[in-house]
Amino acid sequence: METYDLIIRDGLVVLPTEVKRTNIAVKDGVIVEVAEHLVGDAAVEWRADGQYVFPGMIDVHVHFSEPGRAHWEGFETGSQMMVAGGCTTYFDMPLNGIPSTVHKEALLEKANIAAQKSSVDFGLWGGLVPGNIADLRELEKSGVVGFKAFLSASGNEEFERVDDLTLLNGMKTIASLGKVLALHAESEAVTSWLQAEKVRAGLVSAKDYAAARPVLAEVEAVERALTYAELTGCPLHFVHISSAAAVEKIELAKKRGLNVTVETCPHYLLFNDAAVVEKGTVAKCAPPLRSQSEQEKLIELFKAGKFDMISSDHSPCPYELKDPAVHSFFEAWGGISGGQFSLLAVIQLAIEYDIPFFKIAEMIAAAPAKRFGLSGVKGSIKVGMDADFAIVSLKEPFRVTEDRFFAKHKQTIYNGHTFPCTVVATMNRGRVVYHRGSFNKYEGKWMKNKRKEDQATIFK
Ligand SMILES: NC(=O)NC(NC(N)=O)C(=O)[O-]
Ligand SMILES: [Zn+2]
Ligand SMILES: [Zn+2]
Repeated sequence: METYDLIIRDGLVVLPTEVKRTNIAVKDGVIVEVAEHLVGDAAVEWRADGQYVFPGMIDVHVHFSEPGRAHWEGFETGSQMMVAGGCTTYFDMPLNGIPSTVHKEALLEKANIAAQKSSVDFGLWGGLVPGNIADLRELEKSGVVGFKAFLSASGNEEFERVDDLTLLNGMKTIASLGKVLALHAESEAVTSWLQAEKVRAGLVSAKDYAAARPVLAEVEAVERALTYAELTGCPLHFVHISSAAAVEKIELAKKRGLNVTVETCPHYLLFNDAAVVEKGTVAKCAPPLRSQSEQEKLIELFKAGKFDMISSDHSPCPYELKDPAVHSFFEAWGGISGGQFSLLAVIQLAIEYDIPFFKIAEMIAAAPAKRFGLSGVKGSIKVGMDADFAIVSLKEPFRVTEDRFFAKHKQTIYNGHTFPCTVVATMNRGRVVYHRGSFNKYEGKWMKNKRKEDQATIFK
């Protein structure tokens, strides 16, 4: 009789094109059988009756700020928070830590720290900033998942936004390396011009902040980036897109053959500008939370499958940096802290809008794996893939409270929110890293992006 390391029995397994009650067997961290009749023993027999087994989330967008600002989050608390939310691989952004991840030494230093502290597998982004084009090749060779640049000020003095020439040259180089460039797309000219006008007039409320970062600022930046991508052949990925008009531009570009993908974040789908009025700076982000009607349009696009993937953009900070007694809304740190809740949020939306779970699984796991060079290794529940699972119960709602949020700082827009589901357990390469509020120490592995052919193909 066959002996396995782990068998998950009788779960409702979210497979690539259907949900099916079946069993999964794991050996040496890899899925070796998915079968309705599975005979054999295992060191761990896990009963998942009535629970859903999702592929572990691959969250391509978090900021853990280590080294340099580990007091903002760090890999230890950051990764624990992610596994508590069913994430089995996250990609850390190249900014908010010191140094920024813009050369090989910074990348290797970060990788070394993460390998010691991360509870779960991870990938690392490299940055594109003015002056580092000569470093991109070494970053690529060392295994970055892709490159990231800001078209508007990042809010972080160690990570400069790209000027147009850097962007063109950077895109040309990144295209030649067969990699993807991720962009924070808001127009610097438009946002800084509008912000200066507001500040000069003493108008610094949450509403003024939103007015200084309008949908048009996003659309202008997206259009310019698409034009440059057409000129250079560079594959693009737009992070945290917050408007229907920007998605429309991206859709048109896809139709004319450009290699481009788009993500949005759960906060743009679950909340709108009313949350900023109600909750204050904890709900401040860039681009800002939009009007209710824009939110409704984004949900329609989400339902229609127009977002290739969903990421958290977990961007935490110590509370002092958002303290309204100290900082105006413009000055407060921008970023939503909520990496733990992305999978729960999309499952909530799937339930509310009747979206099949396998489509959700594609957005949170299969598509990010395919886009960033991990296909064939991670991203779906199939024989031969890493045994990365999020076990979810729809019978237990989850109310967010400070003691159930595992980020370093407990302030979050999600505080008090109740999800209709709970992450019961998370498994990374067959090991239980999280189970009902407790963690098992486990060394996450650096997932290097080696599969150039993934990025070279047009995505959809
Ligand atoms: N420096 C940041 O972490 N910025 C982040 N901040 C947000 N989204 O408000 C981001 O992704 O742009
Ligand atoms: Zn951003
Ligand atoms: Zn971000």
